[in-house]
Amino acid sequence: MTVKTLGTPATKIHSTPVTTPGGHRVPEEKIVVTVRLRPLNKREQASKDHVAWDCIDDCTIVYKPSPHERLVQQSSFTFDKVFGPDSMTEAVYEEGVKNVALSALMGINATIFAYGQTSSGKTYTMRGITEKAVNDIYMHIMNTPERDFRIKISGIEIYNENVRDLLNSESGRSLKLLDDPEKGTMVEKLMEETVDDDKHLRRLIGICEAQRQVGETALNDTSSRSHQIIRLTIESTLRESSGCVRSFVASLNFVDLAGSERASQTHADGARLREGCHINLSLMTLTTVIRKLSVGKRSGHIPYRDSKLTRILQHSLGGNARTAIICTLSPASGHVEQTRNTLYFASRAKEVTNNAQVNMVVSDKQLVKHLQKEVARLEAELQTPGPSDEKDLKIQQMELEMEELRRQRDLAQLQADELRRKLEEEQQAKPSESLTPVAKKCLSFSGTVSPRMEGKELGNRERLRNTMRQSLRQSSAAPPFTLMHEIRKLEHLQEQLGEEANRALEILQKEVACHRLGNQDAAETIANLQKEIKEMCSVQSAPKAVEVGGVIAVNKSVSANLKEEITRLHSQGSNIANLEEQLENVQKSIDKLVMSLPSNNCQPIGEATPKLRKKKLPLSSNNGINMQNFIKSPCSPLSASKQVVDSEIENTPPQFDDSVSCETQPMSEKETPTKSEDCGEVSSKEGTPYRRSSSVNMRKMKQMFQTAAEENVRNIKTYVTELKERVAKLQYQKQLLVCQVLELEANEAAGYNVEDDENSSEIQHESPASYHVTFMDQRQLIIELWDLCHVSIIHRTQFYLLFKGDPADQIYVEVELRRLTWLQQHFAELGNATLAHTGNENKISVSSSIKALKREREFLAKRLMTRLTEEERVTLYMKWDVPLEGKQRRIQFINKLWTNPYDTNHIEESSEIVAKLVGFCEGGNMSKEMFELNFAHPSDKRPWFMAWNQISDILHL
Ligand SMILES: Nc1ncnc2c1ncn2[C@@H]1O[C@H](COP(=O)(O)OP(=O)(O)OP(=O)(O)O)[C@@H](O)[C@H]1O
Repeated sequence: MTVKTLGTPATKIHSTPVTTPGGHRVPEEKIVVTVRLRPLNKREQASKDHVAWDCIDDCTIVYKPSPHERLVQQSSFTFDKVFGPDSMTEAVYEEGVKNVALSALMGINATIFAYGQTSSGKTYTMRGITEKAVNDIYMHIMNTPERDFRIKISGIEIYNENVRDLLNSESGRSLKLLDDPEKGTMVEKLMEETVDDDKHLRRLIGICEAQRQVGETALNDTSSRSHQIIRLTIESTLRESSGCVRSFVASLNFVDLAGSERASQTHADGARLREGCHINLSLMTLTTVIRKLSVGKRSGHIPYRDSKLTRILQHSLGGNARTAIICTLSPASGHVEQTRNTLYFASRAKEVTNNAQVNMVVSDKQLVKHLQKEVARLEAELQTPGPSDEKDLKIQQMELEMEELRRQRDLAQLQADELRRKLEEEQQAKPSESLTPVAKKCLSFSGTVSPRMEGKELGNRERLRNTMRQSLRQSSAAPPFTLMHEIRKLEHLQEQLGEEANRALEILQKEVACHRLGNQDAAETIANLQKEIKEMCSVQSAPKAVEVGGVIAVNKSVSANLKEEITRLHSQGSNIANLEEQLENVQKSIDKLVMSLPSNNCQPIGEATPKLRKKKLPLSSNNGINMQNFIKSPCSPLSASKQVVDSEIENTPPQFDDSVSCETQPMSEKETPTKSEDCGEVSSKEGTPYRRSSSVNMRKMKQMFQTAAEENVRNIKTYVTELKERVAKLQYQKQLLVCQVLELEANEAAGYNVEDDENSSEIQHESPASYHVTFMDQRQLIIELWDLCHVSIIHRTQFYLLFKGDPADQIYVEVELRRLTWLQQHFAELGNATLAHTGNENKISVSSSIKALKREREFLAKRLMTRLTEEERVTLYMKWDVPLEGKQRRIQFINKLWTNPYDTNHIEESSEIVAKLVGFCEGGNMSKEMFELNFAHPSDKRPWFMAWNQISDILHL
């Protein structure tokens, strides 16, 4: 028996490509998902439940609606395999999971999950499968005499988020999870027993199962209340080693999960209720992880770390393992909702891709040998006289050619300068004379051409040179004014030549650099390998197993990601600032407009926008928002209003001539106005489609101005609302990113492996039906976390009433969940200690949150008097079991609100009451935007909001 810290198998990574024993790389593959529908049990038969599901073929299960039921949700589901009520566990094993399970014998990690609601048959199925896998493993061992096998077993139980050792239950203590940058998550001090034979293995598995916590619930008398993981570690070595790596190691996990139903459905209370909450957290995280993985690379950060279950099984979920999930179902019509949820989970799971690898075991000695060989090979490659000399020779030649080209270019430059100088001198002395012999000589072009430059580039140069010679011949006979022209031409040619030479130089330089780099690379590789060998040699312990293969994410890339995120957040921040500025600008324009309207019009508009009137900032129209869109067309009353604004600015009140009318009734084509600004002064010219009314109706005109002005104010208000929505959306995106950055930082600080997060801000969009399930789960978790974190009940009410599962609100729900998860983790870590940050005076603690919540309840208790009638109060007291005679009945009543996160009716009624007391009404004074602004307003002093602002401060956002 050995006691050892156990995580994934041995994990020292070596970069040797990982292949199967047959020499093939293990390809990426999807999780194998099968479904097993059990028969109706006695309890279901007794309650006259009927079978609501039908396995129509080997891969499809369909819902059978009752005669008058209208189908609104998905009713048909397809999987790798579907097993009906008559199927034996044997078939489930053979056709569903055998291949995956036996991969462990070849060095590939494997995990088999059973997922489903309580009493659906998880344990029943998993027991049979484990038994059959053990048979096959020992059968394989018997049939493979050329290999030595060593099997070890360990068992853990995750119960209420505590990890227990099922083989060492006496200690009774909860085991810690450790994070190893190379090995991943490990269970500290977990007992691992080496197995003698199959009987011994079966006995140990029996011990694990007996130790598992079982409890009684309303649905299943022996319901397993915990998650159980039985892990076999299988190592095998070829007996006759030929010096190469011949050993493999892999783990095989049998995971029997706790029931996936919601705690409330089992009428849970007391201890069972607490269990439900934790089971929910683990399963909720498992669901989230599967959901995120199912959308592939766009999924962003995967929250493995949010629960013990997903931490321990991280490799089996999208990582280095082959995975099979058996989803067990009850056929009963009474469990349709749960069955459907299980099927949704299964549908997502089948989209998850794993990247299993063969884990080869090499001893230090073997590894050193292997690396030494590699070094020798590289050194030999460098020192081989033939190719190496050739390279040097090539480099030398190229350098010579480069030198020659430089010389020619400089010479040409000199000649041109000389020529220009002589020409200028001669022109000054004898302007009419032709080119002197000196000049002729200067213009003659000479230079040796490197033998290597006989290709295309030299051909070009030769052509250039000929052109120059020709030019020279022509120029010697030409009159002076053409000479200058010729010289310019020559200069141009020289320039061209220079460019050509430079280009050729560049090419050569690159080539030389490449060759040099090649040598450097080889040297570096050798140096690295030598370093590695040194490290290996310095390990003095007895030869130990080293796993080759697996995936490690580099934490440096996380830092880089973080920096990028933070930069992005900053730019996001500036976008928000821009929009806010625009908002204020528009505000100012509204103010101006309102002021510009005739006094009888101003009042209502001014009253309609009291909030907007408070802020005054300059007008702008950047960022794609064009205020012109809100200004009416030429001759419109708004043009007139605009004119009024202008004239008002200049202190010149607008004059309306009672005798002038500018009608807006439909005009004929001829009557289309062409003059844009001044309706009052339009003149009716021949050919110009203006008309002047002989009797102008001032009242009509005023009416027209008023209508158009009001319309424009309406437009602007819509525009302001849109802008505010955009600001709110950006704020939420920013918050979401902040959460992600926090997670990344936390991970980085702990030295965790974090997967590539390039699309972290992306929110996944699911089908509405599928999202609804996700939403319900997420909201339930949010409600539980509100309770744990003592979040304001007004905030809870707002959120609860505003977000009802619309897929468009996904981002708000995600943000809330992430933030709460973060807060809960920090509260848990700090206990009652203060969350403070250097230089920040705001302090958040569990106790301050509790105090704030208490104050809020006192405030609401006072409101009971003013917002509810005596009759309403009495009805509520009676309904909520508050003694009518008691002195403190108001606070007693308020203290009962929002106290049971697991009772949907309680939550519903609590939120209705709080909304009434605070004065919220849906579609009225409560909007998502308002929620968002309250949520993150820097001046909000409530601990919950302060915590959020403080998180932003910490990140300097
Ligand atoms: N395919 C099946 N055929 C016959 N009986 C079954 C089948 N599946 C389950 N059962 C029976 O149903 C009952 C509940 O099964 P089981 O304990 O495996 O459920 P479970 O999903 O593990 O529940 P829990 O989550 O509460 O532990 C058991 O009595 C079991 O024998």
